[in-house]
Amino acid sequence: KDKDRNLSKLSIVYTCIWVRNLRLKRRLPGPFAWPVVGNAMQLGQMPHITFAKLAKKYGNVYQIRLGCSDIVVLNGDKAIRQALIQHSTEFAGRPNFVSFQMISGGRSMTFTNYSKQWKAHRKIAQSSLRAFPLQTVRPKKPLSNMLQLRPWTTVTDLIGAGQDTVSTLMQWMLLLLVKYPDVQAKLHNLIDKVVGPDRLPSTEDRRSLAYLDAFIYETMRFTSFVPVTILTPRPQMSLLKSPHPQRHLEDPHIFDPTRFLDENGDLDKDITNNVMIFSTGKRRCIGNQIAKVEAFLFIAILLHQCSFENNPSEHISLDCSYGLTLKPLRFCVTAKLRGKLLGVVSPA
Ligand code: HEM
Repeated sequence: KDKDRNLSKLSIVYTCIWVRNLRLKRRLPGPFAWPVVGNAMQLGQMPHITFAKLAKKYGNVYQIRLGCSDIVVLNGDKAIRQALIQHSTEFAGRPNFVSFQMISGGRSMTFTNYSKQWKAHRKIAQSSLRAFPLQTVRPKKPLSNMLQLRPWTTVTDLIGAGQDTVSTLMQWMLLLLVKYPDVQAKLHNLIDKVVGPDRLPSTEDRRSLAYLDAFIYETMRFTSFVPVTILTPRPQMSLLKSPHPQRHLEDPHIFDPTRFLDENGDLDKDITNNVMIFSTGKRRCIGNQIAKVEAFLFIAILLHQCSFENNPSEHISLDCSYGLTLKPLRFCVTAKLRGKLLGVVSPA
């Protein structure tokens, strides 16, 4: 009973994830919360930056209040993994927001709380994705088949969760290609060598194009464009420890895809596993494999066909607009055809 009296309905942000009904014996440290609004006014335009600053003052686990919800904020790899993996069930919930209940008539898998129904729904969604072997993924995904096979809300979940995220990743990759022309030149040389001029890149080339996958991982790490919503924090940039001797790779603010390669030029799985942009624990992204294949194919084909340049009169800014994902500010690129234009063959 005493325990129950101490129950506060807590939502949790791990600089990203929200969990309800956490049973805390005592109040965690945190900033003073004003009546009615709580700490909402302090969060500013970039809450993830504010969360990181507050962590310096209150530690990696602290408490804030938004409206009438108490929220626990977890920062950093250790606290996040400890919660999401070691206490995976407790940290698999979603807050009881009215807005969440309105999505897909309250039947959305992504926004429903941990329950038998969510488990069943997630299984269906996973099997929907597994029904399309990754090798068959082409830019034109066969979603029409999925529509016939699976309940509607599952499709809405998959499209909703997969569309904005992958398109944001594409925007950042294009921006970084023009910001770092040496990286783009290296990718062009590699693709020309591995693929040649007469066909488009395919998933079978992936093994020989490890530097391209490293570029994708580096874009995800460097931008950490899913900062607070229901997942991983931007400060993860500092979490990657490179085993490479070069000093500059230890600086998280330097963009260098080679930090993800081992001494043989292959992807180093120990390092790629540290990129937590797809979250971890029971609510981790179920589209992570398909997202990486999509990103690989899109960017490989674009680079095979075109070179990208920025407008010389425009400064290439890494600033971003804040939403469910962090997006680059509006920018222009010029795409020039590099050789003959090849068509994409859609799957049978
Ligand atoms: C680069 C692209 C992507 C990123 C960065 C990303 C990231 C995330 C994150 C951070 C979460 C939240 C996990 C949590 O709450 O703990 C999530 C959930 C989810 N993602 Fe993704 N995602 C991406 C692409 C995709 C794609 C392509 C699909 C589907 C085809 C997808 C389907 C889902 C679904 C269904 C969930 C909800 C899982 C649940 O609540 O159990 N995602 N994703």
